[in-house]
Amino acid sequence: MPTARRSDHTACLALADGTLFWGRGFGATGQTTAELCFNTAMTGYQEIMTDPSYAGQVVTFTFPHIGNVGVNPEDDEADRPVAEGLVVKWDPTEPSNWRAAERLDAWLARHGRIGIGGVDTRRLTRAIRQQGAPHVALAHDPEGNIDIEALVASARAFPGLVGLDLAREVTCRQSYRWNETRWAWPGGYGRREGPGHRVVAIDYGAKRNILRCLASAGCDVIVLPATASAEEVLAHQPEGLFLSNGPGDPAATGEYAVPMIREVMEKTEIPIFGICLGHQMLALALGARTVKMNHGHHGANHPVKDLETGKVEITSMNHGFTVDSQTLPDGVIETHVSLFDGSNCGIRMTDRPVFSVQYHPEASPGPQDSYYLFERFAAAIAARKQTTA
Ligand SMILES: NC(=O)CC[C@H](N)C(=O)O
Repeated sequence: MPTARRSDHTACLALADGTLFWGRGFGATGQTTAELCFNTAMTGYQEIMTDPSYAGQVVTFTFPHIGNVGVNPEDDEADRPVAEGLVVKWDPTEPSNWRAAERLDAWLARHGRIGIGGVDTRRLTRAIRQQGAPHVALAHDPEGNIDIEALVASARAFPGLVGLDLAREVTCRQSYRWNETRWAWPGGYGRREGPGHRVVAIDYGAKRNILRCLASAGCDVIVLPATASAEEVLAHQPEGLFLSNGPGDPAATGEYAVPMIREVMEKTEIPIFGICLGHQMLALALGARTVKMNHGHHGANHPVKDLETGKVEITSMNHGFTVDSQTLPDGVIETHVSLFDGSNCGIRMTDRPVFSVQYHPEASPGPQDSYYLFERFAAAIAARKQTTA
């Protein structure tokens, strides 16, 4: 059932099934195709838009007031918005926040990202829940000249995220040392003094706050591009290996990541920690499978149960694929599950300090309940250093 077009409508979101959502365009003009997801976080639109895991996706915000605090240079998770576009209920207003350096719409325009406002995001979110994350095309033309048939055809032509390796596109081009001294959160978890644990972090589209959290927990972090080989990883003589979050299909990314992880595990017994895409690739390397979810998890208040302590953490989430816990091999146990749908949220090896989680302990945006995982990784490195000293 298409929504009617009004005279002030300058943008249109077309779903591949032909459903149209008209609204007012803001940000860049032009057209983009993507998979559509919804995010339920009530804060942190800038962190969400700049999270490289959103490559290939347009984000619908269920929270209506998006843009009201503007954007600033400190809250970027990457050097630009990476999500393809955004869909919001209310048009962005003049920012009202002392940290704002720019309006959301101006920032989006500068980075070629399209926004559409005035959309019934509740109805859209229901459609996403019912039919699964749809393929969409989003167009913005200030004159309102939008060829609807062509737009729907573009949405239909979008190949989808299954089988798509996007980490290769968003990763860093060269290795570098993380030397920012900022805290992971205002007022908390400061960077430690003294020589840190030597950690190699593979950048599949890493959020900056993950690297800050690793540094805050006492790690000296060298970041390597996604396609780094085991040889390149081991050349840094790492005391720990970190596998980052990232966009796209883990099975496609696994083509180069899985052989690297397996070889590192054959040659050393250093602690390994993975987050989100890194979690999925660790699971693949250990012999499990990943599957596409209906509409994924994207928000900042997802309850997760730690099966070993019985504790519940409220977590930040952003994933459209999941590890099939039925396929975990012997020697690998499920450590965390989602209390929304029982899907896998964490694994660990029983005989090695190798573990990973599906959610985002670095928050940004979201609650900080799960920061302990960074401390756990650092403690595992310290313990191994003592026994091998
Ligand atoms: N945040 C992430 O690392 C996302 C992982 C993967 N691209 C997914 O959608 O499941």
